[in-house]
Amino acid sequence: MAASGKLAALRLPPLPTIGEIIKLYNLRAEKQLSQNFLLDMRLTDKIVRQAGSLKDAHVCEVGPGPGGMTRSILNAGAADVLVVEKDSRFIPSLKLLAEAAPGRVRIVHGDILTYRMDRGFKPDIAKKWEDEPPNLHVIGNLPFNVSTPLIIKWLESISTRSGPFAFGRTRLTLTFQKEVAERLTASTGSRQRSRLSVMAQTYCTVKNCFTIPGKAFVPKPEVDVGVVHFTPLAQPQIQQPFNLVEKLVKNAFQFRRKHCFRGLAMLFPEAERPELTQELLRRACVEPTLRPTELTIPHFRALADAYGQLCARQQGLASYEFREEQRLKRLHRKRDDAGAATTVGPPHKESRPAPRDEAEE
Ligand SMILES: C[S@@+](CC[C@H](N)C(=O)[O-])C[C@H]1O[C@@H](n2cnc3c(N)ncnc32)[C@H](O)[C@@H]1O
Repeated sequence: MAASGKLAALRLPPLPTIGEIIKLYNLRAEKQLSQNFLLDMRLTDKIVRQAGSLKDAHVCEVGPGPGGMTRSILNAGAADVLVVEKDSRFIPSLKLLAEAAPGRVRIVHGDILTYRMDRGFKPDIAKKWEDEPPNLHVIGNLPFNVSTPLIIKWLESISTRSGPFAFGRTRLTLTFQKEVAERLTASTGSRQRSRLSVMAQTYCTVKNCFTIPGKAFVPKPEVDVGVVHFTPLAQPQIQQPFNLVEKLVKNAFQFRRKHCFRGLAMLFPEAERPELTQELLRRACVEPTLRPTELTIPHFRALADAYGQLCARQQGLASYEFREEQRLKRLHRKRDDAGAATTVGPPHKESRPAPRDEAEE
């Protein structure tokens, strides 16, 4: 059979529309689960096209809901679609879809945040990490409160080649709130440059594919939505362990409008802060007066390497958390105040709350 004929043979038979399915199974969107459905097949087809060719592909679709995007994935020629859905109300409508595409849909009723995707597919689909990505794709239109922690978790999984990445450099096509999609792909110097930009671009090639206006969803969310495609890099931009990179980048963006040395200084205990911050910046050849948003990935690589060297030299530095130091100080001050209240003497100064950071995200 010619390739286009084979794809046509894989197209789904006529089915009730997703709107009809929602009515038929009484699938009202649950606000607590931030459910916003896509009913327009042209849009779900467009999202699915961003993943690349799905011919004979294995796909894990996260949060299929009533199955609109699942239909697009099947029509694009995927051979094996594993859907992971948390809300049991959608299982009957997904079963209907599985019957319409015999042997091509597997349904998991579960939470993608804990699901072991490494067990979801046969090991023989794996490719060597340095080779081309495997014919396995992760696609999903998830609630925003799930997609952001999930991408952080998956960036860590890329660094350990586990979960979806036990099969090689598995590509991801996911939706995010438009502003988060912009942060994920923001370049050095841009207003949206953030912790998320540096983390994502350290481990992946990231592409902000297109924006879907909120009004395309039912019910309409408050925000617009960005479709983002990730391909894990064969060689991460920074070679240090994920936890070290995450801690360094988080600290660097602690005070995003100040010079970068301010946030980086918080990597070190108060007693040695000025000397160690200076040494870090000197070793990494980074100008202390650059803003965090002006730091490039090579800057972060040099900083991570220098910080790794300092941690290897000085015991306890890797586990130092300035917030913990502040918490203990506040605790001691409170104890001192309580002690003073039972003794006669001048009143102690009110213990001050820790300075609030400029929130990044
Ligand atoms: C925004 S709706 C999108 C539904 C469908 N993909 C669409 O585009 O119309 C998100 C879906 O993800 C599901 N979901 C939410 N949290 C989840 C989780 N932790 N694991 C798996 N599915 C989840 C919801 O139940 C819902 O079906």
